[in-house]
Parts: sequence; C-alpha cells; structure tokens
Amino acid sequence: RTLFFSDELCASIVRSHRETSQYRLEELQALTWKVFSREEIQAYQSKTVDEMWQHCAVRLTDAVQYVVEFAKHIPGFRMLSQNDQIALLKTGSMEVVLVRMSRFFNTENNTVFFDGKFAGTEVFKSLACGDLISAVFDFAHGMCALKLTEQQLALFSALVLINADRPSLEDRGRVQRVQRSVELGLNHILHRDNQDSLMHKLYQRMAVLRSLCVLHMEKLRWFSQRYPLTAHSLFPPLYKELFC
Ligand SMILES: CCS(=O)(=O)c1ccc(CC(=O)Nc2nc(-c3ccccc3)c(C(=O)c3ccccc3CC(C)C)s2)cc1
Repeated sequence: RTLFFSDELCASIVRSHRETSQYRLEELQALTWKVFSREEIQAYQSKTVDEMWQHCAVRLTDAVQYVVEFAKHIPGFRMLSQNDQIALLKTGSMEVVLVRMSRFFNTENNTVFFDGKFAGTEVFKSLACGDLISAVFDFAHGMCALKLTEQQLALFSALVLINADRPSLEDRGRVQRVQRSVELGLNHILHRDNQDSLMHKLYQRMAVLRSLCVLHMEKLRWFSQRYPLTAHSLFPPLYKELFC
C-alpha cells in the first residue's frame, strides 16, 4: 500500500524525534554558557590525534545510536527491507546527527555541545582535521539561521534519512514512496507555519550535508590508514559498521 501524507505520519515522526533526542532543548539551554576552562582546553589539545579521534568517535557513536532508534520508529522506514534500512542508515545517520547537533550550537560564542559543556573549534585541534571541524561549525551556523521548530526539524531529519538516491538500495521505488510521503508531510508543516520559502533552503542544506559527510569519510579514511590499530580495534563497533 502506498503511504500518502497524513497527519498521523507527521505526528509519529515528531513523536519519534522527541522520544529519541539524547538531550531536550530546555536541558541544554540551561547549559549554554557552561564553557571549558583554559586547563580543560589544554587537556583536550594535549591529547594525541588517535586519543582525540577515539574520544570523539565514542560520542558520535552514542549520538548515532539515537538516530537509529529515531529511524526505527518511523512507520515508513520499518516497512523497508532490512538491507535498505541499513543502506539508508549507513549514509544518512551521520547527516541526521549533524542536523540534530546544530540544535545545540551557540552562535553567540561559536561553540557546540561536546562532553557536557560547550566547546569552540580550538577544543578539537588535536583531531588534525580543521577543515572538517570548521565545515561542521559553518553548517551548524547555517542550520541555526533557519530557526527550525522541533516539528520542522523532525520532518527534515526524516527526509534526510529516507532518501531514494542513496547507493545500493534494493527497492528504490518503495523508498521513493516513503520519501514522497515525508516530503508531503514537511511541505504541509511548512505551509501550516506559513514558511513555504524554507523548503528550498532545506534542500540546499541537504546538499551541504552530503559534502560534509564526504569530508568526514575522507578524514576517517586518512585516520584509519595512519592509525589502523585504533580504527580497527578501538573504534566502537557501530561506528566501524556505519562509517568504515
Ligand atoms: C546529536 C544528538 S544531540 O542530542 O543533539 C547531541 C548529543 C550529544 C552531544 C555531545 C556530542 O557528542 N558532541 C559532539 N560534537 C562533535 C563535534 C566535533 C567537531 C565539531 C563539531 C561537533 C562530535 C564529533 O565527534 C564530531 C561531530 C561531527 C563531525 C566530526 C566529529 C569528530 C569526528 C572527527 C570524530 S561529538 C551533542 C548533541
């Protein structure tokens, strides 16, 4: 049966987003001005490249787990074959993490929520991937500028994930139908909020997301060639399964 846009589809995506957000907005708004001290920044900067990558990979994997839960609660996603669900998560989970992370980005002092406080780019210096870090920060700035509501963000996250153009899909037609119903849902929400103009801006954000994740994969390939032991034995299994 084809999935048409429906109120309950939107409601289930918004509910799933809410139930699988690691941190609620109000929780983190209370923390916004908790930044790292000079000593704490020094401690991060004196970590070796592989220590810092490992440290981040653990947090990133944590965030990805919640995105997997989010996906599993989307009616149209559950309908897809196991292989197609994995294929969509392999390429889409990092993108959804980046969209979600931008909710906890403080544009006033250019900091992102990391390890319990808000970190500037200097905290990530020992990752030795400054271009990726500044691209992630720029993306977060761009997302904040759109001032999406949680409902708009939920539908946008579902659309980022359910993308029929992803590689190696078995039943592209079925993914297209689910994607179409999520698109109709997002259109409906934006129209109801009198923000139809946001739609094309969101498609532009999706294009930036894709390039960001290509950059992340390139850095990851560089890292795992340089530190094969860390990448193959110390990275969390889900991180390896999805990104390596
Ligand atoms: C995502 C769900 S959430 O509830 O919003 C949430 C849940 C949990 C947190 C806390 C958290 O884990 N923040 C992290 N921040 C960054 C980060 C790092 C560099 C710049 C910008 C943010 C993490 C990363 O490891 C990361 C993320 C994107 C690209 C690259 C990396 C590093 C790679 C090279 C391993 S983890 C924040 C927000």
